[in-house]
Amino acid sequence: MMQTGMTFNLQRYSTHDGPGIRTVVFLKGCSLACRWCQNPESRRRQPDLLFDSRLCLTGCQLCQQAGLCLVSDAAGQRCLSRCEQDRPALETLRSLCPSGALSVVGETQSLATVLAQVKRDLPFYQRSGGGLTLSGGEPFMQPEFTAALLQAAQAESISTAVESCLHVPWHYIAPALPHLDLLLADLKHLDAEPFLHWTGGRVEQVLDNFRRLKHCAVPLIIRIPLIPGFNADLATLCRLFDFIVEQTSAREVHLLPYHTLGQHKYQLLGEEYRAPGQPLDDEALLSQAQLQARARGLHAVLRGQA
Ligand SMILES: C[S@@+](CC[C@H](N)C(=O)[O-])C[C@H]1O[C@@H](n2cnc3c(N)ncnc32)[C@H](O)[C@@H]1O
Ligand code: SF4
Ligand code: SF4
Repeated sequence: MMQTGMTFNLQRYSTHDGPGIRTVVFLKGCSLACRWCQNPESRRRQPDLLFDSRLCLTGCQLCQQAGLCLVSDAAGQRCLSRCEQDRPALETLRSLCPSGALSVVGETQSLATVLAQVKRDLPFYQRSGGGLTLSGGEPFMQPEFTAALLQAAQAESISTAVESCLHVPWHYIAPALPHLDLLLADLKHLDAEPFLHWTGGRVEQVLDNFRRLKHCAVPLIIRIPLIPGFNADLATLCRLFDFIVEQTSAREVHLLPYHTLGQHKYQLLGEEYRAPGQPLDDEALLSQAQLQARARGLHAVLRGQA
């Protein structure tokens, strides 16, 4: 049977998602809804509709004729109706809008199609020590496709990596592990209440997966997004470092200061942004956190620098 997956982006020449030069394939669907997520269009497993009112040619009416309802928000700006019944099947809108104001994000692709795109940069991977990275969304939420794509890439001598929040059942992760050269996994918090409030998920599932991974051979790098009001304080970060040292196999940690680069996409989706309005701007905290991680024997990387 032909394997298919739901992707929403493919990014070539990335240098931030594992070693060397990489192609990042973004898979749609996530089991968390982090308030700060830079890719809110990745969360739903189905395609999403984005609307940019600044690009809309108001007189054209093509989308209304196809059955889409545009309404006015409190500021008088045109926006998508939140009512799903006011939307036609998204496939009818995919290439309808002449100005690019409407875009449909997410498409079903065969494994062969994705692999062919990844293979275009084989010479770069070989020279730089790079390869394929699966991100999202949450790659392990499409477990069969993820495992099969990693296996197919390795069969082409392409090194593989996955970026994951680990908020999935263990049996979604395990089949991919034999085909994985590097796992980049987020550790966001240790406590159930703030984790639930900020992400909508169950922290124990994540922590349990970290403990299980300790007995697996796959190399692990842990990433911590530093989010003001959630985990960006030294006491919380030190507890995370202690957990990493005591309960995981990772000895490298990447600190990711909160940014707001994805904020505008919430508006395009017609959703409210519920994370802080300003990026993290606390150099003292970042350098203290790096020192504390190092004091525990961790290789701590901040903005690509150890
Ligand atoms: C979009 S996620 C996709 C992979 C997976 N779902 C995860 O959370 O690890 C990729 C990385 O971006 C980070 N990230 C997402 N939003 C961010 C933000 N606003 N500021 C800093 N890092 C962010 C995540 O913590 C994660 O390490
Ligand atoms: S089809 Fe595009 S440009 Fe035309 S009204 Fe709809 S959103 Fe605006
Ligand atoms: S787990 Fe990753 S993709 Fe999912 S909502 Fe959080 S940051 Fe976004």
